[in-house]
Amino acid sequence: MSVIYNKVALIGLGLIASSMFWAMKRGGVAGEVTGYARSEATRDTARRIGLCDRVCDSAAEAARDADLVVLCVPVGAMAQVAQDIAPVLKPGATVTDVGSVKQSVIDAVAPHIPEGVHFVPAHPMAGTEHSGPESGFAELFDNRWCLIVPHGAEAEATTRLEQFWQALGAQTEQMDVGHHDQVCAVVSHIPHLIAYTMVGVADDLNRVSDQEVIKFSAAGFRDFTRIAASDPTMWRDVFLTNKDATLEILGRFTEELFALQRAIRTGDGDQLFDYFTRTRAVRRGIIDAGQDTAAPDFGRGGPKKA
Ligand SMILES: NC(=O)c1ccc[n+]([C@@H]2O[C@H](COP(=O)([O-])OP(=O)(O)OC[C@H]3O[C@@H](n4cnc5c(N)ncnc54)[C@H](O)[C@@H]3O)[C@@H](O)[C@H]2O)c1
Ligand SMILES: O=C(O)C(=O)C[C@]1(C(=O)O)C=C[C@@H](O)C=C1
Repeated sequence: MSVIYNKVALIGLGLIASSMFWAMKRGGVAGEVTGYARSEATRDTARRIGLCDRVCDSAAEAARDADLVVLCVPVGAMAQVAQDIAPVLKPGATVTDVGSVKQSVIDAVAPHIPEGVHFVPAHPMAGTEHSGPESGFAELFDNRWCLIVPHGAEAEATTRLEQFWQALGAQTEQMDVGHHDQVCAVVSHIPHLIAYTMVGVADDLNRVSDQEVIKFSAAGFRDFTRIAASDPTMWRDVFLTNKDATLEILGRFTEELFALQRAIRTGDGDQLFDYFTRTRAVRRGIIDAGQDTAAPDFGRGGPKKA
Protein backbone atom coordinates (compact mmCIF):
# COMPACT_ATOMS: atom_id res chain seq x y z
CA MET A 1 0.00 0.00 0.00
CA SER A 2 1.31 3.49 -0.73
CA VAL A 3 1.57 6.52 1.49
CA ILE A 4 -1.54 8.73 1.24
CA TYR A 5 -0.45 11.54 3.57
CA ASN A 6 3.21 12.17 4.37
CA LYS A 7 2.56 13.54 7.82
CA VAL A 8 -0.53 12.81 9.91
CA ALA A 9 -1.27 14.41 13.30
CA LEU A 10 -3.62 12.76 15.79
CA ILE A 11 -5.07 15.16 18.35
CA GLY A 12 -6.45 13.21 21.32
CA LEU A 13 -4.97 9.73 21.85
CA GLY A 14 -7.86 7.45 22.81
CA LEU A 15 -9.57 4.43 21.28
CA ILE A 16 -10.15 5.89 17.83
CA ALA A 17 -6.78 7.66 17.45
CA SER A 18 -4.80 4.65 18.68
CA SER A 19 -6.74 2.32 16.36
CA MET A 20 -6.06 4.71 13.48
CA PHE A 21 -2.36 4.71 14.32
CA TRP A 22 -2.07 0.91 14.35
CA ALA A 23 -4.14 0.67 11.15
CA MET A 24 -1.92 3.30 9.47
CA LYS A 25 1.17 1.31 10.44
CA ARG A 26 -0.38 -1.94 9.24
CA GLY A 27 -1.22 -0.42 5.86
CA GLY A 28 1.81 1.86 5.43
CA VAL A 29 -0.54 4.71 4.57
CA ALA A 30 1.29 7.53 6.39
CA GLY A 31 4.88 8.71 6.58
CA GLU A 32 5.32 10.22 10.04
CA VAL A 33 2.50 10.17 12.61
CA THR A 34 2.60 12.71 15.42
CA GLY A 35 0.25 12.73 18.38
CA TYR A 36 -0.93 14.92 21.21
CA ALA A 37 -3.04 14.19 24.27
CA ARG A 38 -4.11 16.72 26.88
CA SER A 39 -2.98 14.75 29.91
CA GLU A 40 0.69 14.11 30.61
CA ALA A 41 -0.16 10.61 31.82
CA THR A 42 -1.69 9.76 28.42
CA ARG A 43 1.33 11.18 26.60
CA ASP A 44 3.63 9.09 28.82
CA THR A 45 1.59 5.97 28.11
CA ALA A 46 1.67 6.71 24.38
CA ARG A 47 5.47 7.02 24.46
CA ARG A 48 5.81 3.81 26.47
CA ILE A 49 3.71 1.71 24.07
CA GLY A 50 5.07 3.28 20.87
CA LEU A 51 1.80 4.96 19.97
CA CYS A 52 2.80 7.59 17.36
CA ASP A 53 6.23 8.16 15.87
CA ARG A 54 6.49 11.35 17.90
CA VAL A 55 4.35 12.40 20.89
CA CYS A 56 4.22 16.19 21.28
CA ASP A 57 3.47 18.35 24.31
CA SER A 58 1.04 20.65 22.49
CA ALA A 59 -1.59 20.22 19.81
CA ALA A 60 0.06 22.95 17.72
CA GLU A 61 3.43 21.19 17.80
CA ALA A 62 1.81 17.94 16.63
CA ALA A 63 -0.16 19.68 13.84
CA ARG A 64 2.72 21.79 12.50
CA ASP A 65 3.56 20.77 8.89
CA ALA A 66 0.92 18.02 8.92
CA ASP A 67 -0.79 17.08 5.67
CA LEU A 68 -3.70 15.59 7.61
CA VAL A 69 -4.80 16.59 11.12
CA VAL A 70 -7.35 14.29 12.74
CA LEU A 71 -9.32 15.64 15.71
CA CYS A 72 -9.99 12.60 17.93
CA VAL A 73 -11.32 14.28 21.09
CA PRO A 74 -14.84 14.25 22.56
CA VAL A 75 -17.28 16.35 20.52
CA GLY A 76 -17.44 19.03 23.23
CA ALA A 77 -13.66 19.57 23.03
CA MET A 78 -13.45 20.03 19.23
CA ALA A 79 -13.68 23.84 19.25
CA GLN A 80 -10.79 24.22 21.70
CA VAL A 81 -8.39 21.96 19.81
CA ALA A 82 -9.36 23.53 16.46
CA GLN A 83 -8.51 26.93 17.91
CA ASP A 84 -5.19 25.61 19.25
CA ILE A 85 -4.00 24.18 15.92
CA ALA A 86 -5.36 26.90 13.60
CA PRO A 87 -2.27 29.15 13.59
CA VAL A 88 0.11 26.39 12.46
CA LEU A 89 -1.96 24.69 9.76
CA LYS A 90 -0.13 24.69 6.44
CA PRO A 91 -1.87 25.73 3.21
CA GLY A 92 -3.30 22.72 1.37
CA ALA A 93 -3.52 20.61 4.52
CA THR A 94 -6.71 18.75 5.44
CA VAL A 95 -8.33 18.85 8.86
CA THR A 96 -10.79 16.11 9.66
CA ASP A 97 -12.43 14.74 12.80
CA VAL A 98 -13.94 11.46 13.98
CA GLY A 99 -16.73 12.90 16.14
CA SER A 100 -19.99 10.99 16.55
CA VAL A 101 -22.08 14.11 15.80
CA LYS A 102 -21.44 16.23 12.72
CA GLN A 103 -23.47 19.48 12.73
CA SER A 104 -22.11 20.64 16.07
CA VAL A 105 -18.54 19.70 15.10
CA ILE A 106 -18.88 21.69 11.89
CA ASP A 107 -20.23 24.66 13.87
CA ALA A 108 -17.38 24.35 16.38
CA VAL A 109 -14.45 23.72 14.02
CA ALA A 110 -15.20 25.44 10.67
CA PRO A 111 -14.82 29.02 11.99
CA HIS A 112 -11.21 28.24 13.02
CA ILE A 113 -10.08 26.72 9.70
CA PRO A 114 -7.89 29.19 7.79
CA GLU A 115 -8.31 30.00 4.10
CA GLY A 116 -6.54 27.40 1.94
CA VAL A 117 -6.95 24.57 4.45
CA HIS A 118 -9.56 21.87 3.74
CA PHE A 119 -12.00 20.73 6.39
CA VAL A 120 -13.63 17.34 5.71
CA PRO A 121 -15.63 15.95 8.66
CA ALA A 122 -15.81 12.15 8.99
CA HIS A 123 -17.18 9.51 11.34
CA PRO A 124 -16.00 5.91 11.55
CA MET A 125 -18.93 3.70 12.53
CA ALA A 126 -16.79 1.46 14.68
CA GLY A 127 -15.87 1.38 18.33
CA THR A 128 -15.90 -0.55 21.55
CA GLU A 129 -16.84 0.30 25.11
CA HIS A 130 -13.15 0.84 25.95
CA SER A 131 -11.32 4.13 25.83
CA GLY A 132 -7.83 5.54 26.22
CA PRO A 133 -4.49 5.07 24.43
CA GLU A 134 -4.13 1.36 25.19
CA SER A 135 -7.55 0.34 23.89
CA GLY A 136 -6.90 0.67 20.15
CA PHE A 137 -6.24 -2.08 17.62
CA ALA A 138 -5.49 -2.12 13.90
CA GLU A 139 -8.54 -4.16 12.90
CA LEU A 140 -11.17 -1.84 14.42
CA PHE A 141 -12.21 -0.30 11.10
CA ASP A 142 -12.02 -3.42 8.93
CA ASN A 143 -15.22 -3.76 6.85
CA ARG A 144 -16.94 -1.04 8.87
CA TRP A 145 -18.40 2.14 7.45
CA CYS A 146 -16.75 5.52 7.65
CA LEU A 147 -19.25 8.28 6.87
CA ILE A 148 -17.77 11.33 5.14
CA VAL A 149 -19.63 14.66 5.37
CA PRO A 150 -17.92 16.87 2.74
CA HIS A 151 -19.94 19.96 3.66
CA GLY A 152 -18.58 22.04 0.78
CA ALA A 153 -15.02 20.71 0.88
CA GLU A 154 -13.13 20.41 -2.41
CA ALA A 155 -13.71 17.10 -4.19
CA GLU A 156 -9.99 16.30 -4.34
CA ALA A 157 -9.51 16.65 -0.56
CA THR A 158 -12.63 14.58 0.05
CA THR A 159 -11.54 11.80 -2.32
CA ARG A 160 -8.13 11.63 -0.68
CA LEU A 161 -9.66 11.32 2.77
CA GLU A 162 -11.92 8.54 1.49
CA GLN A 163 -8.85 6.73 0.10
CA PHE A 164 -7.18 7.12 3.48
CA TRP A 165 -10.12 5.53 5.35
CA GLN A 166 -10.34 2.74 2.80
CA ALA A 167 -6.65 2.06 3.38
CA LEU A 168 -7.45 1.72 7.10
CA GLY A 169 -9.91 -1.04 6.19
CA ALA A 170 -13.20 0.88 6.09
CA GLN A 171 -15.84 1.33 3.42
CA THR A 172 -16.76 4.97 2.88
CA GLU A 173 -19.97 6.73 2.02
CA GLN A 174 -20.68 10.45 1.68
CA MET A 175 -23.61 11.80 3.63
CA ASP A 176 -25.34 15.10 4.20
CA VAL A 177 -24.82 16.48 7.70
CA GLY A 178 -28.46 16.54 8.84
CA HIS A 179 -29.02 13.04 7.53
CA HIS A 180 -25.89 11.85 9.33
CA ASP A 181 -27.02 13.17 12.70
CA GLN A 182 -30.47 11.64 12.31
CA VAL A 183 -29.21 8.23 11.14
CA CYS A 184 -26.71 8.10 13.99
CA ALA A 185 -29.42 9.02 16.50
CA VAL A 186 -31.33 5.93 15.31
CA VAL A 187 -28.55 3.39 14.94
CA SER A 188 -26.16 4.49 17.68
CA HIS A 189 -27.18 7.30 20.04
CA ILE A 190 -30.63 6.15 21.20
CA PRO A 191 -29.52 2.48 21.45
CA HIS A 192 -26.79 3.67 23.82
CA LEU A 193 -29.32 5.68 25.84
CA ILE A 194 -31.56 2.63 26.11
CA ALA A 195 -28.66 0.49 27.28
CA TYR A 196 -27.62 3.11 29.86
CA THR A 197 -31.22 3.27 31.08
CA MET A 198 -31.75 -0.50 31.29
CA VAL A 199 -28.55 -1.01 33.27
CA GLY A 200 -29.53 1.94 35.48
CA VAL A 201 -32.93 0.35 36.14
CA ALA A 202 -31.31 -2.98 37.04
CA ASP A 203 -28.88 -1.16 39.31
CA ASP A 204 -31.78 0.70 40.95
CA LEU A 205 -33.32 -2.64 41.73
CA ASN A 206 -30.15 -3.24 43.66
CA ARG A 207 -29.33 -6.52 42.03
CA VAL A 208 -26.40 -5.72 39.76
CA SER A 209 -24.16 -5.01 42.73
CA ASP A 210 -24.83 -8.33 44.42
CA GLN A 211 -24.26 -10.09 41.08
CA GLU A 212 -27.76 -11.60 40.81
CA VAL A 213 -28.59 -10.00 37.48
CA ILE A 214 -25.15 -10.67 36.05
CA LYS A 215 -25.15 -14.25 37.32
CA PHE A 216 -28.48 -15.17 35.74
CA SER A 217 -28.31 -13.01 32.63
CA ALA A 218 -27.72 -14.47 29.19
CA ALA A 219 -26.36 -12.53 26.24
CA GLY A 220 -29.11 -9.88 26.04
CA PHE A 221 -28.50 -8.04 29.28
CA ARG A 222 -24.74 -8.58 29.06
CA ASP A 223 -24.75 -6.76 25.72
CA PHE A 224 -26.56 -3.88 27.43
CA THR A 225 -23.91 -3.77 30.17
CA ARG A 226 -21.12 -3.73 27.58
CA ILE A 227 -22.63 -0.77 25.79
CA ALA A 228 -23.48 0.99 29.07
CA ALA A 229 -19.79 0.81 30.03
CA SER A 230 -18.91 3.28 27.25
CA ASP A 231 -17.10 6.50 28.04
CA PRO A 232 -19.31 8.96 30.01
CA THR A 233 -17.62 12.11 28.66
CA MET A 234 -18.00 11.03 25.05
CA TRP A 235 -21.67 10.12 25.46
CA ARG A 236 -22.57 13.16 27.53
CA ASP A 237 -21.22 15.27 24.66
CA VAL A 238 -23.11 13.23 22.03
CA PHE A 239 -26.47 13.90 23.70
CA LEU A 240 -25.74 17.55 24.44
CA THR A 241 -24.74 18.20 20.83
CA ASN A 242 -27.24 16.01 18.94
CA LYS A 243 -30.17 17.22 20.99
CA ASP A 244 -32.81 17.70 18.28
CA ALA A 245 -32.32 14.38 16.49
CA THR A 246 -32.01 12.33 19.68
CA LEU A 247 -35.12 13.93 21.20
CA GLU A 248 -37.07 13.27 18.01
CA ILE A 249 -36.09 9.58 17.89
CA LEU A 250 -36.63 9.23 21.63
CA GLY A 251 -40.17 10.58 21.15
CA ARG A 252 -40.90 7.93 18.52
CA PHE A 253 -39.32 5.26 20.70
CA THR A 254 -41.46 6.09 23.72
CA GLU A 255 -44.62 6.08 21.57
CA GLU A 256 -43.82 2.53 20.44
CA LEU A 257 -42.92 1.51 23.96
CA PHE A 258 -46.25 2.77 25.27
CA ALA A 259 -48.06 0.85 22.52
CA LEU A 260 -46.28 -2.35 23.54
CA GLN A 261 -46.91 -1.59 27.21
CA ARG A 262 -50.61 -1.30 26.45
CA ALA A 263 -50.56 -4.58 24.48
CA ILE A 264 -49.03 -6.33 27.49
CA ARG A 265 -51.57 -4.80 29.88
CA THR A 266 -54.55 -5.67 27.67
CA GLY A 267 -53.20 -9.10 26.78
CA ASP A 268 -53.04 -8.30 23.05
CA GLY A 269 -50.87 -11.26 22.01
CA ASP A 270 -51.43 -10.67 18.29
CA GLN A 271 -49.96 -7.19 18.49
CA LEU A 272 -46.92 -8.43 20.38
CA PHE A 273 -46.45 -11.38 18.00
CA ASP A 274 -46.77 -9.22 14.88
CA TYR A 275 -44.36 -6.63 16.25
CA PHE A 276 -41.72 -9.21 17.14
CA THR A 277 -42.17 -10.92 13.76
CA ARG A 278 -41.51 -7.62 11.99
CA THR A 279 -38.38 -6.87 14.01
CA ARG A 280 -37.06 -10.41 13.53
CA ALA A 281 -37.35 -9.89 9.75
CA VAL A 282 -35.18 -6.75 10.06
CA ARG A 283 -32.36 -8.76 11.65
CA ARG A 284 -32.70 -11.58 9.12
CA GLY A 285 -32.63 -9.05 6.29
CA ILE A 286 -29.33 -7.66 7.60
CA ILE A 287 -27.80 -11.15 7.74
CA ASP A 288 -29.14 -12.15 4.30
CA ALA A 289 -27.73 -8.96 2.78
CA GLY A 290 -24.30 -9.84 4.25
CA GLN A 291 -24.33 -6.58 6.19
CA ASP A 292 -23.62 -7.97 9.64
CA THR A 293 -20.12 -6.54 9.64
CA ALA A 294 -19.97 -5.67 13.33
CA ALA A 295 -16.55 -6.37 14.76
CA PRO A 296 -16.35 -9.56 16.81
CA ASP A 297 -16.00 -9.17 20.55
CA PHE A 298 -12.25 -8.79 20.83
CA GLY A 299 -12.39 -8.33 24.59
CA ARG A 300 -10.50 -5.68 26.47
CA GLY A 301 -8.11 -3.74 24.28
CA GLY A 302 -8.82 -5.76 21.14
CA PRO A 303 -6.54 -8.29 19.47
CA LYS A 304 -2.75 -8.10 19.84
CA LYS A 305 -1.09 -5.35 17.86
CA ALA A 306 1.20 -6.25 14.98
N1 LIG B 1 -15.64 5.16 21.09
C1 LIG B 1 -16.39 4.97 20.02
O1 LIG B 1 -17.09 3.97 19.92
C2 LIG B 1 -16.37 6.00 18.92
C3 LIG B 1 -16.68 5.59 17.61
C4 LIG B 1 -16.65 6.55 16.59
C5 LIG B 1 -16.34 7.87 16.88
N2 LIG B 1 -16.07 8.23 18.17
C6 LIG B 1 -15.74 9.64 18.42
O2 LIG B 1 -14.32 9.73 18.45
C7 LIG B 1 -13.89 10.74 19.35
C8 LIG B 1 -12.89 10.13 20.33
O3 LIG B 1 -13.49 9.04 20.97
P1 LIG B 1 -12.60 7.90 21.66
O4 LIG B 1 -13.52 6.74 21.86
O5 LIG B 1 -11.32 7.72 20.96
O6 LIG B 1 -12.37 8.59 23.08
P2 LIG B 1 -11.29 8.31 24.21
O7 LIG B 1 -11.91 8.71 25.50
O8 LIG B 1 -10.72 6.94 24.10
O9 LIG B 1 -10.15 9.36 23.83
C9 LIG B 1 -10.37 10.75 23.81
C10 LIG B 1 -9.04 11.47 23.88
O10 LIG B 1 -9.27 12.87 23.85
C11 LIG B 1 -8.53 13.51 24.90
N3 LIG B 1 -9.20 14.76 25.29
C12 LIG B 1 -10.35 14.90 25.95
N4 LIG B 1 -10.64 16.21 26.10
C13 LIG B 1 -9.65 16.88 25.52
C14 LIG B 1 -9.36 18.26 25.35
N5 LIG B 1 -10.17 19.21 25.81
N6 LIG B 1 -8.23 18.60 24.68
C15 LIG B 1 -7.40 17.66 24.23
N7 LIG B 1 -7.61 16.33 24.35
C16 LIG B 1 -8.73 15.96 25.00
C17 LIG B 1 -8.51 12.46 25.99
O11 LIG B 1 -7.51 12.70 26.91
C18 LIG B 1 -8.25 11.20 25.16
O12 LIG B 1 -6.88 11.11 24.84
C19 LIG B 1 -15.15 11.29 20.01
O13 LIG B 1 -15.50 12.50 19.39
C20 LIG B 1 -16.21 10.22 19.74
O14 LIG B 1 -17.49 10.79 19.64
C21 LIG B 1 -16.03 7.33 19.18
O1 LIG C 1 -19.46 -0.98 19.00
C1 LIG C 1 -19.56 -0.16 19.91
O2 LIG C 1 -19.27 -0.41 21.05
C2 LIG C 1 -20.02 1.19 19.59
O3 LIG C 1 -20.67 1.73 20.40
C3 LIG C 1 -19.62 1.86 18.32
C4 LIG C 1 -20.48 3.01 17.88
C5 LIG C 1 -21.90 2.49 17.62
O4 LIG C 1 -22.84 2.91 18.28
O5 LIG C 1 -22.04 1.66 16.72
C6 LIG C 1 -20.48 4.08 18.89
C7 LIG C 1 -20.36 5.39 18.60
C8 LIG C 1 -19.96 5.83 17.31
O6 LIG C 1 -19.93 7.13 17.05
C9 LIG C 1 -19.85 4.83 16.31
C10 LIG C 1 -19.94 3.53 16.61
